[in-house]
Amino acid sequence: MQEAPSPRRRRFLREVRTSRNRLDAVATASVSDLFDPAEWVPAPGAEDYTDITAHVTHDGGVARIAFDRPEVRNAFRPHTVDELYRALDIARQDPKIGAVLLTGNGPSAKDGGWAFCSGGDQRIRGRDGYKYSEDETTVADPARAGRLHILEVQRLIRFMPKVVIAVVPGWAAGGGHSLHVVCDLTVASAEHGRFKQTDADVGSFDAGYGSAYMARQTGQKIAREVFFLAEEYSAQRAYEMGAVNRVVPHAELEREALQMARTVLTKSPTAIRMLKFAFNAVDDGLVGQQVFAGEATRLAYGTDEAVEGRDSFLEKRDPDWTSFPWHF
Ligand SMILES: CC(C)(COP(=O)(O)OP(=O)(O)OC[C@H]1O[C@@H](n2cnc3c(N)ncnc32)[C@H](O)[C@@H]1OP(=O)(O)O)[C@@H](O)C(=O)NCCC(=O)NCCSC(=O)CCC(=O)c1ccccc1C(=O)O
Repeated sequence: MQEAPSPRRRRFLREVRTSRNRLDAVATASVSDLFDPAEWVPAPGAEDYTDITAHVTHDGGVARIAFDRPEVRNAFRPHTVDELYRALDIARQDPKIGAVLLTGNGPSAKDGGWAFCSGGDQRIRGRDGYKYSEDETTVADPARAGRLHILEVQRLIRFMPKVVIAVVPGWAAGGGHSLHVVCDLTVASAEHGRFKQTDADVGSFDAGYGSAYMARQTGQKIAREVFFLAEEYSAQRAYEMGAVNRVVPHAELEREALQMARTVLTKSPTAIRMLKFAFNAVDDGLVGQQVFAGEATRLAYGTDEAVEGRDSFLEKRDPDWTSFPWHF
């Protein structure tokens, strides 16, 4: 069963429906108390999303993608993950975008609580993964029946050649905690940012980036404590652990995150891309090497030396490497 839209969502849809210009309404509708409508316009396809919101800055350089299920602490269901993947992939392929803010809208109309994301929606978890609702035709396509494809989103964040910043206005729990771990940077609300790795409480375990990569960030003892005890940590404590880059006043959170993203945009895109993949490579084995090497090859193709190699083949002659030194 498809769940009823939240009061905020109903208000948002009403604004969109009654507006003469649908895209303008999507742009100016306030999707979260921390959202500054003056900074953002809708991302391509944004009007179709139900579980997330997606925006880009006016200059097109930064994307803001947000979970939009505040009444369940921004838990994700398969449909949420589909939308999240699509929005991130659009950002990945947009040549103007250099940084992505990943956050959670809020607060909850029910109790005023804030969340980044509380992981998989436990109400629709089955024995083989998370279930689409009946009207999403799982019967017609049994391969889509039970999903754990948040891991595909993790890989997309990990391998997209852009800086992804987790903006944590409240709870980062379970699979939401793992998402913040896999993001390149994390900035958290001093008042409401809360971290709790609940996987083991609910019989789940992120045995990939969520745990092993967290241990890289914080050290083994702390990561094991976070997973084995599933206790609650403040933003300040997470900062002290080395899991968070900045703790800022709640009201400043998105402004600070956007400023960080804009600072990234002042850098060389190639340098940022190579750095991200270099940071990844040490933990990503042959896949990490492959991704880094692919970018190195792309750079090499731009040299006169590589052009000589290609041209010699096309001109059916031996290559002439004499003008290219053996650098040391
Ligand atoms: C996040 C909490 C600690 C917040 O606590 P609190 O502020 O007291 O709020 P609550 O009253 O508990 O919650 C308010 C409201 O939201 C509902 N809700 C919260 N979280 C969820 C959720 N995950 N699913 C469904 N509903 C949720 C809650 O029931 C309340 O509803 P009412 O109707 O008002 O009662 C706390 O809420 C909490 O602990 N939440 C659960 C966190 C959790 O255990 N998440 C799942 C972890 S497992 C997971 O995410 C797997 C994901 C995955 O796909 C995966 C699989 C394999 C490998 C890796 C992963 C991965 O982790 O990525």
